[in-house]
Amino acid sequence: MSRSPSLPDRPRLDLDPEMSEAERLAAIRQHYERLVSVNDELDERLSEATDRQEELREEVEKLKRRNETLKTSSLYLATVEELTDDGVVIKQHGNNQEVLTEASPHLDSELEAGDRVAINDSFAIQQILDDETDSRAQAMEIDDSPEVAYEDIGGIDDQVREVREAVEDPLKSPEMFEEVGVDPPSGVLLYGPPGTGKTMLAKAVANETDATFIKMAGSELVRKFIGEGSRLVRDLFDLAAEREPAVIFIDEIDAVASKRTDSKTSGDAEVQRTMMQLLSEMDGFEERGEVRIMAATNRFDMLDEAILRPGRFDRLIEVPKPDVEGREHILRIHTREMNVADDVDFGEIAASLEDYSGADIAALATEAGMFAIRDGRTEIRREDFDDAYEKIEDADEQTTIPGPTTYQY
Ligand SMILES: Nc1ncnc2c1ncn2[C@@H]1O[C@H](COP(=O)(O)OP(=O)(O)OP(=O)(O)O)[C@@H](O)[C@H]1O
Repeated sequence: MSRSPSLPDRPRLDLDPEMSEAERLAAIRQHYERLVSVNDELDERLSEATDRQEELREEVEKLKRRNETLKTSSLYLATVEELTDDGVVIKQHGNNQEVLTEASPHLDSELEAGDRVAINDSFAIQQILDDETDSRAQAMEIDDSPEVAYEDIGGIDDQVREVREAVEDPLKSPEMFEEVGVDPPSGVLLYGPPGTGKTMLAKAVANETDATFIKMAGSELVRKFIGEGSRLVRDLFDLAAEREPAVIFIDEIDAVASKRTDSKTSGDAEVQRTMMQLLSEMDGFEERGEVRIMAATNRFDMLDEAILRPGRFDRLIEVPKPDVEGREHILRIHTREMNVADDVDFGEIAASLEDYSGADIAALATEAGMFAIRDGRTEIRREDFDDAYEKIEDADEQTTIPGPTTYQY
């Protein structure tokens, strides 16, 4: 705020007793003229201040009115798609219509593509919603461009091919399916032990198709309050429709889609409601555009068959632990960026890793690197892999950190 200029000095009247009558009169007259001029100056300042006060009052009134309109009129939700020279392209939630619009001047510099915003009746952007406002973001992991590529996944080539056929092809060339006259699978269920690359597969296919990856853990859907779980399911599908093309990935789907138990506790009823909502979203799924749905479970045996019916999760892909060749491939992937001595025989190491999952092999590679660092070396040797193996096996016995997992499913 600028400071106002200092006030004029107060004029002083100096009368010398030596002065003649005429001189005194002249001095008094001069003093009077100075007083008048200071007075004029002060008057002018006062009138300027009054004008400014009036201006500020008008501004306050304007802001108050705007605030009232913001508070009373309903605003609609939209997502910023693109900032162009001609304005801001937004996509409305609900009807998915794209609109070219503008933002209030005070928001202009802050807007970014991907922001959730509130718009008024004439589509003008009124507010940027922060993540707190977006409660959905808290339960979901949203990744506009996941970094996993197919080359990062080892030992499950058949599964990669099947996922590409079932998810990537319908997203990339829907017209092929139309022309041939077959419906692409509605949902793809990946099942198998933990740490075998199910999440990686879903991320890689989203990456390949430039789709937004939206992950929700089934356990997140099991909520305390009635209706919360089914609301989240609705939100999940709405969000995917807003962000299409999108890949929805529900991990641990068994948490909401287990076989019905006989117990009639209210918690079970709530889980049932959440599952029913999931089924109804999947049944009305066709009109949702470029959205594919994938899910994963380690407990295939627990699943309620209702979710496996045609039109729901109708493509089942088993993702097992890797065989010896797969293990070698995964080991090579995870040591790609590491400085490994030339004489390390990955085939031999892989042969000793019976029952290791991809995640176990990733942990082994990192651990081997740590042993080299602890030894003050920058090159990883065979002995580091042996030490890492021993450490993981020991830990597995004591179950302090998860080692290779033997899993029944
Ligand atoms: N087939 C694989 N190829 C390469 N790395 C793998 C593979 N499987 C697992 N990994 C490694 O293990 C990590 C965890 O894998 P991922 O999350 O995909 O497993 P998941 O099958 O989804 O496990 P969960 O059932 O526990 O969710 C990956 O980030 C990767 O480092």
